[in-house]
Amino acid sequence: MVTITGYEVHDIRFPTSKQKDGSDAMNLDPDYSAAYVILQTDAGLEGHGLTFTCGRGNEVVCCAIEALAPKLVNKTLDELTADMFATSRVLTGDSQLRWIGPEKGAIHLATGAVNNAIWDLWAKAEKKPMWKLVADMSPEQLVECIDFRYITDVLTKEQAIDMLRKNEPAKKQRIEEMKDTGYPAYVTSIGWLGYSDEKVKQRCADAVAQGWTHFKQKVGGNLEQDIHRARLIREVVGYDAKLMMDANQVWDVPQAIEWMEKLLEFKPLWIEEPTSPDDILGHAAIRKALYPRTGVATGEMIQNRILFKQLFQAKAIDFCQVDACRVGGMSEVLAILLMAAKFGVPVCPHSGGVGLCEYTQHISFIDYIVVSASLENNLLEYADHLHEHFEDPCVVRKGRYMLPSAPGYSITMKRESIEAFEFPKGKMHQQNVH
Ligand SMILES: C[C@H](O)[C@@H](O)CC(=O)C(=O)O
Ligand SMILES: [Mg+2]
Repeated sequence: MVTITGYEVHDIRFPTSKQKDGSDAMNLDPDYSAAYVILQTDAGLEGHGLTFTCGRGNEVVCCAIEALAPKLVNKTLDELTADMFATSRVLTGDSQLRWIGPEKGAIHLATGAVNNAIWDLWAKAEKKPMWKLVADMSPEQLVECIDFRYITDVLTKEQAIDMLRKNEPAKKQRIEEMKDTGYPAYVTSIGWLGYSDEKVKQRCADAVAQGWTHFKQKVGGNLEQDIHRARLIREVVGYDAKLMMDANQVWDVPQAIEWMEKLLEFKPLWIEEPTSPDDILGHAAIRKALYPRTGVATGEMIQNRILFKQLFQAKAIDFCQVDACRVGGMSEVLAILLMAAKFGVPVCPHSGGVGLCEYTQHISFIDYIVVSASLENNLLEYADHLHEHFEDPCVVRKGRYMLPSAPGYSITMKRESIEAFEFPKGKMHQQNVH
C-alpha cells in the first residue's frame, strides 16, 4: 500500500528569454518555467507533475498548487486511483476554490500539475510508462477516469466505451508499429520570432539534415518580415516539406483573414492561434474564410473540455492542440481525445515549453494506440530545449518520437536541475550567473 505523506512545490524558471528561445509575436520574452509538484509517499515512490508557464506567472500557479496538494495527503494511491473521476472532482470541485476558475485559469493550471503527478505516481507504482498504463485499461476502466459533466450532449460514457471497443482488436499491432516507426512530429524550434535570419537558416538546414520534414514558423509581428521569413524557410526546406504558421493570438478576426491571405502563397498547412482562444465563433469565421487553402489549429490556451467541445461543434478547427497541463491533467485530456476522435479532428498536442514534449509523447501514443487509431494528419510538436533536465527525456529520431519505456509520465526533473533553477534562490538565478 502506498500512502501520500506530503508534497513539495517548486518554482523553477529557465532564462530562455536571453536567447529568445520560445519567443513569438505575443510572448516576446518567455522564460520557460515549471510550477512543479512532488507527491511524497511512505513507499519511497514519488509522483511528479508540472505545469508550464512563461515566467513571472509561475509563482501564482505555485500558490494554487499549495492550495490543492494538501487534499491528497494521507490518501492512499489505491483509493485515489480506484476512482480517478472522484479524484479529479476533489481537485476541481472544492466549493471555495472553484470560484476562482471554474476549471480555467491559474487554478486549473495547478490542477493539471497535481492531477498529472497522481497519474505519474500511479504509472510508477505499476512499473509502466504512462501510455501503457492507459493502453492496458479496458474501455470500461478508462471511461471511469473521466468527468463527463458538461460534455454528455456530444459524448456519453456509453458512446465512449463503444468507440474504444472498436479499437481493441488491433491495439497490440499499433503498439508494435509505434515501437518500430515512432510517432510523426514537426519541429518548432527552428523559427522562434526573436531569432536572426542566420539562426533560422542554420536551424532549418540542421533540421533537414536530421531528417525533419515538418516545420513551424512564428508569424504576426510584421507582415513584411513574415513574408521574408517564410521565403527564407521555404528556400531551405523546399516545398515538399510542410510548413505551419503560429500567430499566438495577436490578431482580430478580420485581420487574421487578411494577413493570412498574404501568406497563403507559402502553402501553410495551418494557421495556429489566429485570435483569442476564447473566441469559438471567431475561429469558425477564420476557418470558413481560409479553408481549404489552409487549416485552423488551436489548443495550447484552450482552458477545458467544454471549450474544446464547442470548437468541435462549431467546426472551428482542423487540428486539436490540446495541452498536457492547461486543461487539468491527463484525466481531462482523455475526454478531449475522445471528443476529437468522435468529431474526426486530428490531435496534434502543444509541446512548446519545458517538459511538454516529455508529457505529450504519451498523449499522442495514447491517442493512436487507444483512442483515434489514426495517424491521418496527426503530428506531434517538438521543441529542442531543456530536455537535459529530465531523468527520462523524450527521444526523437529522424523527425519521429520513439515510444518511451521507463515507468511514469516522463516528467521527473533531475534533482540538481530543480535546485539550480529554483526561483529566486537557485544558483542559476544568483547575480551574474546568466
Ligand atoms: C511561449 C511559447 O514558446 C509559445 O510560443 C509556444 C507555442 O506557441 C507553440 O509551441 O506552439
Ligand atoms: Mg503555438
